[in-house]
Amino acid sequence: MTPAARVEAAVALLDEIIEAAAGGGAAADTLIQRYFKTRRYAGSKDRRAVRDLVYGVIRALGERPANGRAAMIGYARAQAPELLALFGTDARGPAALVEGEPEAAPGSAPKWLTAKFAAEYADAGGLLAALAGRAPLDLRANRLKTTREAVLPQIPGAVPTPHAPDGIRLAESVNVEDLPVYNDGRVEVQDEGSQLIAAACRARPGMVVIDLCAGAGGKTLALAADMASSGRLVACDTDRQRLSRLGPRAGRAGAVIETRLLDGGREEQVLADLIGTADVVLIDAPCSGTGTWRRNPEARWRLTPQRIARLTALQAHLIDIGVRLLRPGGRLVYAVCSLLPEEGRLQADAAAQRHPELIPDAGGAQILRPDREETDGFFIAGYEKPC
Ligand SMILES: C[S@@+](CC[C@H](N)C(=O)[O-])C[C@H]1O[C@@H](n2cnc3c(N)ncnc32)[C@H](O)[C@@H]1O
Repeated sequence: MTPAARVEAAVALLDEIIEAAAGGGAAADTLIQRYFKTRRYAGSKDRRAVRDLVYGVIRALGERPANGRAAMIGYARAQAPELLALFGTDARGPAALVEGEPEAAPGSAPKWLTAKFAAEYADAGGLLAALAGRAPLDLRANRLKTTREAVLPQIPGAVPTPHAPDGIRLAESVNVEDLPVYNDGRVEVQDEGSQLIAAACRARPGMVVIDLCAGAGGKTLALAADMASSGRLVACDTDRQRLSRLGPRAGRAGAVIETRLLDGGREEQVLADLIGTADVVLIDAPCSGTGTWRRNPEARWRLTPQRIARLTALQAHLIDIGVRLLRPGGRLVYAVCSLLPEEGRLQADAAAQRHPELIPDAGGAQILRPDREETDGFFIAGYEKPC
């Protein structure tokens, strides 16, 4: 593909991504994969160049643009003026620029969201800039099979992550799927922040541990390692497909995990026998994902105030279930990969009002930030239920 044809391909993809963001369609990654499946003429270098360009444009623009062309022109004007010279030069490239045509404005997030961040964080600018950046790829050494010290020398250029004891940060050039230590389950892909959430649960061998929103089990596997395969670990979710991915992952990791498929709104029907029994309940709640914009930058264009309201109601409902699952003396951890106060600080305040018996961790809730801890953005609150 010529450089101009790559720009035109990126414009076409941005059109699809913008439409999907407005209408609840597929994620950018899925759309990019589908696009190239039907365009076999694009080689691996073309695919990589177009993909990098598409993500560069998405990261640079805060508001959802009107269309792909306006997005590309706005991005090029702000960050890559050499691209403007390619307009109107090639039949397969973008048409020539027309004076006064629409262009998207650069920014880190939609205005209504930047206002929320500015009201909550004194240094919101740096935080939002970090959220618009790129995330490193982190691994967790699976203590059921190995140690970080043992696997580190087997991964070229990898270094320990600064905070989590089993965390490993990959060099950018390394493809994790090529690593034998990945393929035999000695390491799992997991952001350091997610590892810290699992660590905050303080799961230990012999305990009854419930992961109430386990998804495909990323944190469940970290909990299994802390439990050294002793005790009872129950992974729950309402999403059958996600939960079904946990079995094969657990097998590869050497972990023993029970799964329970929940019915949204009637979760306790399937959990009745576990009420009052758990030493640890993790609620890794569904959330807006504002802390993961580095990985899914187009998520900034999808979020609405209505979606946040629906999520905060669900989070409160799940906290209430989690409290009922605890035995006296048990520990509850509530976490979201969001930095919005309504899903973090204010949600925790409301939980304390509804459950005054809960004792919050002495240090208070933790907030992890990409510009400080170099993790995704997370809110993590831990509580003990008195005996
Ligand atoms: C943040 S994700 C969990 C990610 C997972 N813990 C991990 O480490 O990969 C939130 C999960 O909550 C699930 N969920 C949504 N509603 C739920 C409900 N009512 N009860 C339990 N899980 C629910 C979603 O299907 C989703 O998998």
